[in-house]
Amino acid sequence: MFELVLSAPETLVEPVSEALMNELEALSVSVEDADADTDAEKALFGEPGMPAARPGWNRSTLKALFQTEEEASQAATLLLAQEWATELQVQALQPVVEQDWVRLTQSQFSPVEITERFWIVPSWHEPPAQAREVIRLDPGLAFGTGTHPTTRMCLRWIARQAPALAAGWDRVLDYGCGSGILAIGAALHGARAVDAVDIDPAAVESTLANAQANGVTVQAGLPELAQGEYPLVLANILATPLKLLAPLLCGHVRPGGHLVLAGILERQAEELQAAYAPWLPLQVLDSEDGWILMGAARA
Ligand SMILES: C[S@@+](CC[C@H](N)C(=O)[O-])C[C@H]1O[C@@H](n2cnc3c(N)ncnc32)[C@H](O)[C@@H]1O
Repeated sequence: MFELVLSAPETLVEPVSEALMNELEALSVSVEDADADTDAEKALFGEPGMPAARPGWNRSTLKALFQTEEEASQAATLLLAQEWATELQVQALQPVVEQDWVRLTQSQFSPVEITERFWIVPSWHEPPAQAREVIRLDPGLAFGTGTHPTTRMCLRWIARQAPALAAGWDRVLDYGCGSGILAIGAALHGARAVDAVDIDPAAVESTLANAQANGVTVQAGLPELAQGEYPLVLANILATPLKLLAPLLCGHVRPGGHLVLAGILERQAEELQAAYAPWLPLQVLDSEDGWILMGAARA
């Protein structure tokens, strides 16, 4: 394969990426900060699952992969001939060094420590010696590998509630289950019946497969699966959907039960408290890397 490396100002990132993918038969296009690893490097991100606020940096490096050198070179010639692309520069046209992609991907996912004894471990790793509760999970299409602070905070909270889960919090609802990691975590810590729901059918499938691989029983389905009241309702989504879901999620919390919410940035605490105030008094329970865990118990 051949790689065409281009340098583009912010205004050209979107049209050039689209031309590469849609008309010039690039196999993939990646965009990086041309100032990466210098003092001028700038973070550029939106909330998980949401588009970034801007399509590119002041100056971006675009790397497009092509099957052959001829395709890569033709793409460069055609792009440079466009009158709207005068500020585009070709930096390189080079063969791509063969890599062991499986090994490279695997090396990026190591076991994740939730507590000293509770770990998330990819299938190609041995669990650490001190691990007592282990979720075996490989990166897949659905969100939730344990590497995101919001997931880790939920799992830490679940681990702390293990005695209550085993003693009587017999039903748990994981709303927005993704890979099913929270549902599996609750089941491993003693919850007897766990319902996991998501609007994404791929997440439902992934949850069922991951639960089976971990030897726990989880009922997974679309949101209609959630019925009645639960002693524990977990939802790691994002602030905006969490605000819309407030009456529904609170309606699933049994008297004396707990609601735990994640996917919320520190600066969003007050808007979440206001949105849930008619039903439950949310408090901040934990925080990590700018994200907070919020929760409340129903009287
Ligand atoms: C941030 S992921 C969390 C996954 C996992 N529970 C975790 O803690 O890592 C959020 C999940 O919520 C799902 N979701 C988003 N909006 C939803 C909604 N209105 N109802 C149910 N699920 C929703 C998404 O499809 C996604 O799988």
